Amino acid sequence: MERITGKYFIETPFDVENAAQVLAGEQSSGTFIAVPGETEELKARFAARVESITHLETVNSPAIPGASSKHNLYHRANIEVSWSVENFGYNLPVLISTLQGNLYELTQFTGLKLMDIELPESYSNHFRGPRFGIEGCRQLTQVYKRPLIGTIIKPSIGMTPAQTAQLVQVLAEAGIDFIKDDELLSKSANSSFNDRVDAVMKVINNHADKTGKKVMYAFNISDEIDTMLRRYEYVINAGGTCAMLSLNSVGLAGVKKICDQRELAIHGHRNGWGMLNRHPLLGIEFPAYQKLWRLAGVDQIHVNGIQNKFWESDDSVVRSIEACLKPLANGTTALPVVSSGQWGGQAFETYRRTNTTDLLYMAGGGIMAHPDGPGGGVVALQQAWKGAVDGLSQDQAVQRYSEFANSVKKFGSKA
Ligand SMILES: O=C(O)[C@H](O)COP(=O)(O)O
Ligand SMILES: [Mg+2]
Repeated sequence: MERITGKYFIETPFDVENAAQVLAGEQSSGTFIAVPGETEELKARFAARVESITHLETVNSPAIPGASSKHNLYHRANIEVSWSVENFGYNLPVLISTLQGNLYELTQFTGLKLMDIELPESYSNHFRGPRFGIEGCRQLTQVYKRPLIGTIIKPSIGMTPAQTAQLVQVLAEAGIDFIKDDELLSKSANSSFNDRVDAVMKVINNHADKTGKKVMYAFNISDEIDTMLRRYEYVINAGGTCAMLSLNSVGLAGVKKICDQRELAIHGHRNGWGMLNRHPLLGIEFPAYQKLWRLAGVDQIHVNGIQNKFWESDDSVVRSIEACLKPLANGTTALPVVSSGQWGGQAFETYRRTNTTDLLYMAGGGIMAHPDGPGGGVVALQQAWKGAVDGLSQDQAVQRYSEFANSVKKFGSKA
């Protein structure tokens, strides 16, 4: 029978083998005490198995609260635990409750992080994954051999549909590929969802009629299921190609329901990520996280950005990009969304570190606050990426491109 393996980085004041066995027991057929029904036969079929333990360093203080050690010794290890697919079938919420559930509560652990998940082939074949992924998003936008250049409407909240549409007009004329609502806006007091879709799509459709280029706009449909489905239909009827979901807020079942409609590309925003990942010994790492959302069908997923405005290291961002580009067993990939304090200057390092153009590269402030206006900001991003892919250094790109030179003057010192 196929098994799913969770790879964890743990810390415990107890014997590592015992702590790992407690985790496996609690998350399958066991509890704090032996119960009569837990027969050998039942265990053979449903008990989780500790597959491997790699001992790491011992430290003198716990990473997070838990049982305390008499001698101030906390042992770290990488462990692998597996479960039979028979335990949960193809049910993502129960899979998550198993791999990411009450094990985080166990007193045995003073640190526990889910680093990656190994899925059996049938699992990633059962879930169709993203309907569009990288290739599909390229087809919808007709952008090839370079990153999709995108922006977030800023101010994030407070603009009317007419003001938003006006900005979309400027951005479209400058040649932008992708625009999205910020995660802070779905429907506000002065921007009803339908009015915003009408105003924005009028501009986008007119621009497409004139130029043949259809800008992809990710309308933030995040809400309760029925409302999301209604909004999804509204975007389709208006000629839109994309909808955005705040993954952690909407939840896995909600996100999958929307992705299962398979008509719009789904832009997955991971806001709240810091809560899940920021502590080095608590939560989940992106290689595991993104697999779950890709099974649900998300086409584009945020990965932060090189030299971002948040706390995350460049190494971690590079790992996240690589994780999205690696096909699942069903062959699907997801488009990594590079966003957070980007303005174009990071294109050089992003390309050097990842050697890929399969990215949606987005700048909100980096486009809106450009000295030549948002249109100049779009051009500067295009120039930055052209320069990076052509092998120019940032200084050489400054010499060649005036809009990008203005970006460096404005944003360069903040990088
Ligand atoms: O939703 C996002 O991705 C952020 O709002 C990015 O905004 P910024 O480019 O201004 O940092
Ligand atoms: Mg935002």
